[in-house]
Amino acid sequence: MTKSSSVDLVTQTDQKVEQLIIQSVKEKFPTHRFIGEESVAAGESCVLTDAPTWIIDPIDGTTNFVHAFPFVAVSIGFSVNKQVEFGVVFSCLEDKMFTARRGKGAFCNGEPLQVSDQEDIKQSIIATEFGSSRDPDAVDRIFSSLRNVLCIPVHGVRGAGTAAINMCLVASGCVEAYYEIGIHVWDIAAGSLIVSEAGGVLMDVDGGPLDLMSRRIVAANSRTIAERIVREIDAFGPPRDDEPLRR
Ligand SMILES: Nc1ncnc2c1ncn2[C@@H]1O[C@H](CO)[C@@H](O)[C@H]1OP(=O)(O)O
Ligand SMILES: [Mg+2]
Ligand SMILES: [Mg+2]
Repeated sequence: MTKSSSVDLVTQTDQKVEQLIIQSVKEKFPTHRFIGEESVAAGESCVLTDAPTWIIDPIDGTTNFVHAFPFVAVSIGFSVNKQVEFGVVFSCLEDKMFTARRGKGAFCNGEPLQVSDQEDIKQSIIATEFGSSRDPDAVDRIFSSLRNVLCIPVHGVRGAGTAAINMCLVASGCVEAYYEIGIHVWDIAAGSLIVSEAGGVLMDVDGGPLDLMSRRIVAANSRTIAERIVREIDAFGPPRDDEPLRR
């Protein structure tokens, strides 16, 4: 089925996985709160409070899932006082379990992760996505930023089709940075901690501090690379995740 547009897809699997996760966590932690992509689509609120909150993307990469393009993840972040305490991204087809706990490092299948030490943007690969808007003006702005980044020049631009896996690629040192405008809190909550615990940095596309609800992110191996990318991005702002009238 489609949600906000003809390219914003959802399957029964998204809904079943989200229900499975929420039900099983609720049994153990009945007072905890949840922000789940498909629950929000069904009308639940999307406000991050200080309460213990599980932030869930049951399938990150639904478009990939529908087309059998083999990069799909389950992303679960857990926040207290609006700070992510742990994050888990399971890259299902790679069978890789990415985990991070604040102050305790990031791991893939139990092996420690470290971001790339490359600080020369011209020797870097940058990950991004085209997003889910097909409005020609919005696409023009995304392409203008992409053109600027590509022509720095960088070694390459890639995108796995899932924000969570793109962030795990930063944490693993496979790409130097990932940036995107239009993502949601459930796409990045877990990945943001995995990147920072692997030694990376996070910021808003305007160079300010990361705001999980702002729908904009730069995740990089270093401040140098992140700030270099910020200079090239046309930083427009879609409606925030916690904007009550966004749907
Ligand atoms: N048509 C589309 N193309 C790419 N990403 C899309 C998309 N529709 C929704 N997205 C979401 O945007 C994020 C960043 O590109 C993806 O991780 C994906 O999360 P989703 O699969 O959980 O919806
Ligand atoms: Mg997603
Ligand atoms: Mg999803």
